[in-house]
Amino acid sequence: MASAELIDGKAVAADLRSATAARVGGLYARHGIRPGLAVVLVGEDPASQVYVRNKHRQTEAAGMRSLEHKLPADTSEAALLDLVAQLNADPEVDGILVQLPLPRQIDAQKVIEAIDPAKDVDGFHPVNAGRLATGQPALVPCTPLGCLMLLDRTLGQNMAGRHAVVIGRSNIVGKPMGQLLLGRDCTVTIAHSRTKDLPEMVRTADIVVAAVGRPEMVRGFWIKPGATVIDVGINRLPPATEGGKDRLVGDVAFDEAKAVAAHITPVPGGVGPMTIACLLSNTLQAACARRGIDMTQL
Ligand SMILES: Nc1nc(=O)c2c([nH]1)NC[C@@H]1CN(c3ccc(C(=O)N[C@@H](CCC(=O)O)C(=O)O)cc3)C=[N+]21
Repeated sequence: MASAELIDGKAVAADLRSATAARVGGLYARHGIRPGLAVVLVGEDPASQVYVRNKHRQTEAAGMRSLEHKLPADTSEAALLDLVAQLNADPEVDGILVQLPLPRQIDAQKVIEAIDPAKDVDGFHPVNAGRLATGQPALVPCTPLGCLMLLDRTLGQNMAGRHAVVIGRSNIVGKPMGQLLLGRDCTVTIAHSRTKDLPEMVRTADIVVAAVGRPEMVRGFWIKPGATVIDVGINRLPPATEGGKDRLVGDVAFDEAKAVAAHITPVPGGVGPMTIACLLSNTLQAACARRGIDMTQL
């Protein structure tokens, strides 16, 4: 049976991290500036803790400062907004990331809108979303930015005029992904839970980006032969055998889709590592933009 080429997100992420580290070195050598990333974690979700630890390690490995703020699960919205205001005002802080999801008592949208758009390295602030949508320079959400970099590497100039189907319409992935694909001159469809005949819709796609959060929902027979499949899902499933380890699966039935597609991202080792690498690159971008430094000249 035919078998898709794997898109090695882990390797592309390592390349991006070393390019970022080199520029961080240049920024320090020429301007004496070391970018700082503040990560705010509210509560003790174990999965979030692992993820925050990885970010911390990779931020320092790239030569940037990582400032962690761990707050108890019962933190009030007012207290979190106070911390955000403090980080906005702190000249040592170039990037602010408030880990989502937040506990119920906190309105996440309010917190996102309180972050200075110039320090919004998640790209979730409406100012950055609007800039992306209108084609102006913006801080772009890390996960869709990482997906775009993988597509650029895989398809090069062959994206114009292609039909891209994004499954999922979140502000974090689906909507910004649609904007980025439009920027590559794709014909873009954003599908979601109310889309009729989703399998048939996906069958028309040259590029599929799956970001629904349902394990292995996209089946092999949904995929057009020769398509490029980007799997954003990270779903933790119980062990296949008793006493085994948790399994990580995407939103795509990988083995089925691999037999039909031309290119596919694995989970783990696909989009996930790109998300963190893009966070570091966004932090460098924010540090440079705030000071009017051209990041490509570092
Ligand atoms: N404000 C905010 N911004 C985020 O970007 C954000 C967030 N909140 N909340 C949680 C999600 C989740 N997320 C991941 C990033 C990388 C991996 C990753 O590196 N995954 C690896 C390994 C995963 C593993 O082994 O557990 C992989 O897919 O290969 C996973 C998950 C960013 N998030």
